[in-house]
Amino acid sequence: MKLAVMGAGAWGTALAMSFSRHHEVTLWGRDATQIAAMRVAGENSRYLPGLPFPANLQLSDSLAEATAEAELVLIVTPTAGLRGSLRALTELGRRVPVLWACKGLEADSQLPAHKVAAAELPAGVHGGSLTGPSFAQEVAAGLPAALTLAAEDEAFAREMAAKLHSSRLRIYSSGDVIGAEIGGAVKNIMAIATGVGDGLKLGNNARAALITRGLAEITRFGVALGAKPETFTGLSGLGDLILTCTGDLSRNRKVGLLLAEGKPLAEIIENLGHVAEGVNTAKAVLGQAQKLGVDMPITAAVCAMLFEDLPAAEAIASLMGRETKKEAA
Ligand SMILES: NC(=O)C1=CN([C@@H]2O[C@H](COP(=O)(O)OP(=O)(O)OC[C@H]3O[C@@H](n4cnc5c(N)ncnc54)[C@H](O)[C@@H]3O)[C@@H](O)[C@H]2O)C=CC1
Ligand SMILES: O=C(CO)COP(=O)(O)O
Repeated sequence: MKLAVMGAGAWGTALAMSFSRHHEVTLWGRDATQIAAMRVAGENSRYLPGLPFPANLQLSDSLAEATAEAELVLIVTPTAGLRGSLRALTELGRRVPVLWACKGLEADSQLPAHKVAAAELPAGVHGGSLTGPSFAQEVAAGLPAALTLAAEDEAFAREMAAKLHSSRLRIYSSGDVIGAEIGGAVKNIMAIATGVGDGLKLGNNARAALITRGLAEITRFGVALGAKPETFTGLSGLGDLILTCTGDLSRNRKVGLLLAEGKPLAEIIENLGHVAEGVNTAKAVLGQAQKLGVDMPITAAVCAMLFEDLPAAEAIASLMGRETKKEAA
């Protein structure tokens, strides 16, 4: 299959490298200087240093050229770039299926990705979400991973998963796109919280408690939006939650670790060099949860640290000081 990947950050580059083992892939980036540097270096030195490109991976800074013959387009920008990327494809007259791999809620609209896509994709063009536990560095290095490809049209999800599946990048299909997207978006908030707990040296017990109560919080929110509860125990839910909360490659976890050191958010973001989707998504999720009447104490504590300068230790104390209740989702 001919694939175009939009977004030459860590994850777009890793997916392009992995899929180029079995497909003809062109990786498009908006920054012509960066694309030229990647051509010379034979790797993405800024986002994935030391991981050489497969010989057949094509690079382009022209979206028209990259997508001209594509049978499938993968949008791998941050969530903030999803709507603009879909519009750019429509302006070029592309009517091929689109998958997106961003994990967040759109900041202004508070919408999950498939709702943004539903508003922007021309009628009849299929779309779906590619999500699940997958650090870019490991996928680019050819290590095994398993992902979920979710779409409202489950037959489309099955067809695309079968085409993209390989032994190193195993792809499972799902018809629960809202569940898959909420798992992928909200785990980033929980990774910030877990980073804070670990930064404050609260111990392994506290980490397990945060992950478990985080899963309950994600599930409550997702089910209120129409997701199936069982989706949250799958790759896009528990799988990605465990990875991001415990893996030191996570940028969201890193934000939490630095908040625990008392670093200001603006400084953390400036020095991170990558997107940390949990920051924008925390605000959007809390806004949605309040509208839906869903209790999200961990998300609220993360928002208070991020946007109201609540010191990390006080945010954790506010979580620990809550009344006891029946343990249920
Ligand atoms: N890095 C990872 O391990 C994984 C990341 N993701 C998700 O993939 C998305 C992208 O993440 P990364 O590639 O890691 O971020 P990154 O920070 O490494 O790179 C982002 C890239 O997107 C480009 N970009 C930003 N806005 C754009 C726009 N409007 N149009 C075109 N390009 C744009 C930037 O120039 C940069 O090249 C995020 O939503 C993230 O949550 C999902 C799974 C794994
Ligand atoms: O989504 C990811 C792994 O599945 C990457 O997490 P971070 O964005 O926190 O690095």
